[in-house]
Amino acid sequence: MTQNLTELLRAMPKAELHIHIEGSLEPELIFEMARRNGVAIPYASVEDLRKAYAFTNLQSFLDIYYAGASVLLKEQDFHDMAWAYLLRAKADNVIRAEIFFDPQTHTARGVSMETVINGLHRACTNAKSQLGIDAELILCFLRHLSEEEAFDTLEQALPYRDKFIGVGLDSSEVGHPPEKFARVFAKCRQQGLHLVAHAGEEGPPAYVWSALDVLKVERIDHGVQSVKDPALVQRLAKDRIPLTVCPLSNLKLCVFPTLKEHNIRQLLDAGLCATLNSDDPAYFGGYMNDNFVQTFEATGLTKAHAYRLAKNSFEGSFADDAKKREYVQRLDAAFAARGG
Ligand SMILES: Nc1ncnc2[nH]cnc12
Ligand SMILES: [Zn+2]
Repeated sequence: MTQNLTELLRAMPKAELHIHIEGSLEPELIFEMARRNGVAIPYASVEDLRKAYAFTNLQSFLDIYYAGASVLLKEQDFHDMAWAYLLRAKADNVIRAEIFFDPQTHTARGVSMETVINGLHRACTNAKSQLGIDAELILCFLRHLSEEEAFDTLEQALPYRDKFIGVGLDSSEVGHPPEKFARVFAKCRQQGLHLVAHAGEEGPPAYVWSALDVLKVERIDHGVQSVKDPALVQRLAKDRIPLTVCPLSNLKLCVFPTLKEHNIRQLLDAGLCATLNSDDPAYFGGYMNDNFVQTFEATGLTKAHAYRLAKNSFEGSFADDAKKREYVQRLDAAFAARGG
């Protein structure tokens, strides 16, 4: 790949639409928080923990990811985790971040919803004033738990309704289809929350269909299995449903055997509103620009694809129209400054 394209990928403004904030917790910060909170972790050192990051599928990752989150106890911990991510995002020229958080991972350990949301939200507010990043929160329900538990979580979160913009659905996909959460998503819709769901990461195209038609989500997280169903690809194209694709995550969780075999080019060339994202950067070996550079290197994507991916990230965001126009102007300026 030319140095010019690498530099453009790094420098261009972009939005990140698929980042689990608990997945941005680096081993160093896990150890630091374990120490300051007196939480025992079953690893001798940062290197020892990092060595455990060898995954065979989604579940093998989730087991370690939930264990890592157990060091988060205080509002300051949630703030510090999000702030560390936002500093990395700034370095990658991310100008908007829509950040997932998994409150059930914390409330199940006795941490209050108030602690979780206030800590994360303070970091987002500071990101706007100090880093120039528009950062918003999306509350995710854990799909391996029941819909009743999701309702309970929503009830606990509604007093903080003004501090998150939407809800999502994550955790173990296969065996937990979107329709399991039909009623709670309907209630979130009534609340005016934006709706997204992980679907078609490991699960079948049927899960993408039901995320769209039963949950009525506005975006699909991952969605890479959609190519197995041409009618679904047509639907995603017709309605310009954004897919928040995470190539390094897919590689590390063995969704694709190599990055070269990833289907991002197929998705883009089919006219889909696909975007690139980091998912759980501390676990998958890369933040936004690592995902861009490594994916472009492996698959031979071009400058035109780079523009399209950044533009899709703004179009697919939940920013208002005036903001979206401003983001695209900044993108155009970055391209113009590097020869159009
Ligand atoms: N890639 C992923 N899929 C499902 N749930 C997740 N939680 C964190 N990362 C996830
Ligand atoms: Zn995810």
